[in-house]
Amino acid sequence: MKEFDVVVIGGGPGGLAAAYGLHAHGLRVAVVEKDLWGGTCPNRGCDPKKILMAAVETQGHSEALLNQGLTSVPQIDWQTLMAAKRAYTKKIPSGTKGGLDAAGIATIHGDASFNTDGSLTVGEDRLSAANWIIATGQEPRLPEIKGQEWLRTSNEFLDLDQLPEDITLMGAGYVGVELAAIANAAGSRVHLIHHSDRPLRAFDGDLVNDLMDRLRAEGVDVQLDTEINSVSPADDQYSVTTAAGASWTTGMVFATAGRTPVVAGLHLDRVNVATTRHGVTVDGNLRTTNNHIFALGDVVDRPQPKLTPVAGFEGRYLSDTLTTCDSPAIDYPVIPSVVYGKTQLAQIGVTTATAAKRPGDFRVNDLDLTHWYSYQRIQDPHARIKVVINKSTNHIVGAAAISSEAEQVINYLDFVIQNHMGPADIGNSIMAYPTLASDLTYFN
Ligand SMILES: Cc1cc2nc3c(=O)[nH]c(=O)nc-3n(C[C@H](O)[C@H](O)[C@H](O)COP(=O)(O)OP(=O)(O)OC[C@H]3O[C@@H](n4cnc5c(N)ncnc54)[C@H](O)[C@@H]3O)c2cc1C
Ligand SMILES: NC(=O)c1ccc[n+]([C@@H]2O[C@H](COP(=O)([O-])OP(=O)(O)OC[C@H]3O[C@@H](n4cnc5c(N)ncnc54)[C@H](O)[C@@H]3O)[C@@H](O)[C@H]2O)c1
Repeated sequence: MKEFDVVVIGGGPGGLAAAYGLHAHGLRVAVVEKDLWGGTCPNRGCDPKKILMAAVETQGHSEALLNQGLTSVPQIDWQTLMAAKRAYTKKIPSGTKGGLDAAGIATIHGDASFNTDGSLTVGEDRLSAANWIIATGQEPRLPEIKGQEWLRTSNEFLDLDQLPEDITLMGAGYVGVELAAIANAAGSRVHLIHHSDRPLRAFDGDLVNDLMDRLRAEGVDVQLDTEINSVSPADDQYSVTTAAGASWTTGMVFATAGRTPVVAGLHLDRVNVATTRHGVTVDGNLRTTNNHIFALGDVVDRPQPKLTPVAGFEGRYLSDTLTTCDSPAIDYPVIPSVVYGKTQLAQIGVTTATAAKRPGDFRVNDLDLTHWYSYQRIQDPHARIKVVINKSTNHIVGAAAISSEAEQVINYLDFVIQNHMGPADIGNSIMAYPTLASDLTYFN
């Protein structure tokens, strides 16, 4: 039996943040990882996706300036782009493990599962610990349709040797929309199929409609209210059929219909840890229904978006909580969300839906930014922001934005909202001009 103060199950961004924090407090820490050290984000999530997206964004900016001095639009060479991605991702697992080794944090590779006596088995190893952290993340969900076995996932998309000429994405959530943007820019004919009329439900409905219009204008075949009910091989391609009887032939079909918490092999029932279909049940201290077992990151059932910075925040919170006697419940700061692409959709803080329900408390400034200097300069085809303002303080408390620069604007507003900055504070700052930051003065 190997003994530790804390064992972290899952070597992704959340588990690693907890492990490093606990180790810094002098605890004996082990991390167990069954697959790639570093987890989803750097190996098959945010980071590789954003490497591919760099080419997409550059192409989008060039297209916009085609009539303003540029003479051609760069084309994407998939193999070279993929090689650049792989040059980055191939170093992640060894680099991550090397960092843990160098710090003196124990690393154990294998599939972890709990025993009825509260210990953990990983291959030949048996571990005991005073406290445990479940940080096992999520994995792609394969919808139960006829031909489910032919469905591929974002894991495979982000490592494709060749991009098919025609692809179908089943589900227009974060992953579906972003993969559509990448494949479309790289020259594939993309069918983005969503089963309801309201993709990206957490975002402002008008701006989601704007985004769907932009994707269509960029050449994506967006089909809403469309249920795929079967996929079957047809020569070296696939035939896709919808519930309404439509069908088409496509090179590959990707399930982008959501992700499910990874809990199956852990045998949480043996240690009385409750779960729902959304993940591990926790209280305000991220404690599960077992006093000595905590959970963080994507595997947790909680309302916050499943994002890397959120997992990292929870890891740091738990490293503090497990090393102090009396810890307050976790208190999340405002959390920005961005759907990336040539056109980016972003959101933070109080939503426009909440503002609409509470007109006495909030007002919304719906600003068409397309003709503002910052966007005219780059010929952005569509730039709009809805700013939510607290009526009593006149402070910005939320925003939803769409443009090729929305990721930057939303992060500026993150500072404004998190630091309770009012119009006077913004007006008193001198920002470099002309930049996106200097636009902040005009949002109230
Ligand atoms: C395509 C894609 C793009 C994304 N883009 C973004 C983005 O742009 N920005 C953003 O903020 N977020 C993004 N995300 C989400 C982000 O990747 C996750 O929020 C983040 O990785 C969660 O971290 P985590 O530590 O909770 O879980 P993970 O990173 O999933 O790590 C969990 C680890 O646990 C391991 N594990 C599971 N079960 C066991 C077991 N029984 N024993 C041992 N180990 C186990 C897994 O192998 C995995 O390595 C993206 C996700 C995807 C899929
Ligand atoms: N840019 C980012 O920050 C980023 C990028 C990718 C993923 N992520 C994170 O990963 C999480 C998972 O992303 P995701 O896109 O896999 O899930 P998601 O829940 O965002 O979207 C999946 C969508 O598929 C739809 N769907 C479900 N079943 C379907 C079916 N049978 N046919 C068609 N559509 C169907 C759902 O209604 C949903 O809208 C996100 O919630 C996000 O937190 C973040």
